[in-house]
Amino acid sequence: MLRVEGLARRYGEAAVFEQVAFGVARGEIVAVLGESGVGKSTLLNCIAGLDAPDAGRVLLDDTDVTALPEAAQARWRRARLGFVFQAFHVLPHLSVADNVALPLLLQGARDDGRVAAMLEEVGLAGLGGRAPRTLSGGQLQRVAIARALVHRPALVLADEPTGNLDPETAERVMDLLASQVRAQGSACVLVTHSATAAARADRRLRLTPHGIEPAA
Ligand SMILES: Nc1ncnc2c1ncn2[C@@H]1O[C@H](COP(=O)(O)OP(=O)(O)OP(=O)(O)O)[C@@H](O)[C@H]1O
Repeated sequence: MLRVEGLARRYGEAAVFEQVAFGVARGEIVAVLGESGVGKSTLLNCIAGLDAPDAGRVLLDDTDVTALPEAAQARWRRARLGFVFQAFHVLPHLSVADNVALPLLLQGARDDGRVAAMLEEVGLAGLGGRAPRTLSGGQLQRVAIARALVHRPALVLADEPTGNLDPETAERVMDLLASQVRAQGSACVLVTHSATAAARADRRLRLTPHGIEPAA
């Protein structure tokens, strides 16, 4: 499971947040809500080790990720983490299948069968050879979800995954993300402004400058 303990991030004298502590069990989805600029993306980046917190620890299954040297942290990220972004970040020069295969290739563990199975899971069977520019926004986000989950990560971080989608597509994509995360037993932190997306989470937390608290 994921445990975040006493996390704080400052820029100069200004604290973005402090005393952020929460846990996420395997197979659980926790939504993090909060006003624009309160530090939700910064929090995800700190959990991922892409940004360095000023205080606190991030533990995943008892590994203190914050204490790992940079190279080990990068290896941990590649092996244990899946990230879904608002803007999809699907690489335009790679085919759909090669995009999904990336986390496996980065670990030297190419597995075409696994990629095909994942594409089928997200409803994109047969589209592996297509170029990303020939896909709709909803399809692109499904590619991104397949890529985030193909290596069965212990932790999935999703930053506004439905932010660029129309409401109907957003609901379908969120349902897909939730069912995949639960089926794989990953812990998932979902940052969102969308009440519909947050409703799909098991728990909702609100980030404030003073910490994090349960939200309705
Ligand atoms: N490199 C930086 N230097 C100084 N301040 C920064 C830097 N990066 C982010 N910030 C500030 O940190 C705060 C948190 O930003 P962040 O993007 O994490 O908020 P957010 O809650 O994700 O916002 P939104 O909901 O609008 O995406 C903001 O006030 C932002 O201006």
